[in-house]
Amino acid sequence: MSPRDRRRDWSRLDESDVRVRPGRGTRPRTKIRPEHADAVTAMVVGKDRGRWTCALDSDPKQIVVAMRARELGRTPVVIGDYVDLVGDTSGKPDTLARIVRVADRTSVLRRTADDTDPFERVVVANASQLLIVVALADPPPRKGFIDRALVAAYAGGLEPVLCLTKSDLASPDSLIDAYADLAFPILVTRQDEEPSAVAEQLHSQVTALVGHSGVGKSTLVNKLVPDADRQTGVVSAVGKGRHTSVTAVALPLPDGGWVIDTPGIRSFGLAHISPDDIVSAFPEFVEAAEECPSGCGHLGAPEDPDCMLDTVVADGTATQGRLDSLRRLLASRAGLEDAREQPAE
Ligand SMILES: Nc1nc2c(ncn2[C@@H]2O[C@H](COP(=O)(O)OP(=O)(O)OP(=O)(O)O)[C@@H](O)[C@H]2O)c(=O)[nH]1
Ligand SMILES: [Zn+2]
Repeated sequence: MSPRDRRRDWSRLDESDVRVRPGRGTRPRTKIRPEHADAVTAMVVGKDRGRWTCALDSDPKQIVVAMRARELGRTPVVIGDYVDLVGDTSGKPDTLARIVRVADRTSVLRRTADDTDPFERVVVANASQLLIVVALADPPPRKGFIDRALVAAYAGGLEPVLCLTKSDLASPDSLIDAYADLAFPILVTRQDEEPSAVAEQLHSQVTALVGHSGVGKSTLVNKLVPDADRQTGVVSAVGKGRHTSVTAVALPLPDGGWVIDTPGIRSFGLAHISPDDIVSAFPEFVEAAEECPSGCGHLGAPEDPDCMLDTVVADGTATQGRLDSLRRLLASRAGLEDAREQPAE
């Protein structure tokens, strides 16, 4: 765990049904009951209409299908959650285990509420990385999408990785320059080459993957997980049938780790994120931010003329480019009200 993670209080991220409007309450955490001392731990890798597909000990070869135990109440169970299972955990056909507990989450990726759903939802729990897949052309890259994905990653506790696809069609140079100051990995791929740098980056990690339709996600995933289609089939077959394309699914990487595709995420749940949530992902600015006037948005003049973040650049601890990048992300969050009126990203 990085020092940044230790400093932050992830427990508050545990609640999935946060209302978009203020006035939220916290639900008590589910406690394990003594009679479940024999429970086994598993990772949720699929979810389909009341059935959760779970991998015992995160082992893709030990798949068990489970339902929620009544005692879970309304605690949400999402892809990537670590759960305790009781009952029949043999994984044999037509058996069903029960989920009795959901472990605290180390990270969360949320999608924005849509018309049919008044809540922001956690769609992926415990992913260590967010792979933001963007085509260099066809469709053209949009920085707005990248920036909002970055905010969602930093605020949710995931390390961002940018994957620029279709490099046979356009140069990655200007995008690489635009994000250089943020210092996260940027990987460049093209269909006619093996994505070995991506495979290396994802090895042994749990990585959530986001990107617009048509950017080449399936092309990439099929190379990383050679039997991805079959795996998706397995996950749906052990559910109640038809695979629903709106839910996330975790696919096991051949040499360890998981990649979680998120077709349901059209835009990110940023409504609950504060400026300080974003700043906390930039360690060199955290101390100065504490000196800011209360309610500072850290955008600098004219919005926040007394913001202290500029002092970090003035004393040479950070570069102007780094502050500019941080402020661009803060601005993309601040523009949220307008962004939400736009058609889904
Ligand atoms: N030129 C070029 N085309 C690519 C590359 N990667 C994928 N494509 C093409 O782009 C189109 C979309 O690729 P997909 O992998 O289906 O994209 P996707 O992001 O999974 O899209 P959805 O399935 O709609 O979510 C296909 O016609 C691919 O053949 C690439 O590196 N270069
Ligand atoms: Zn400030």
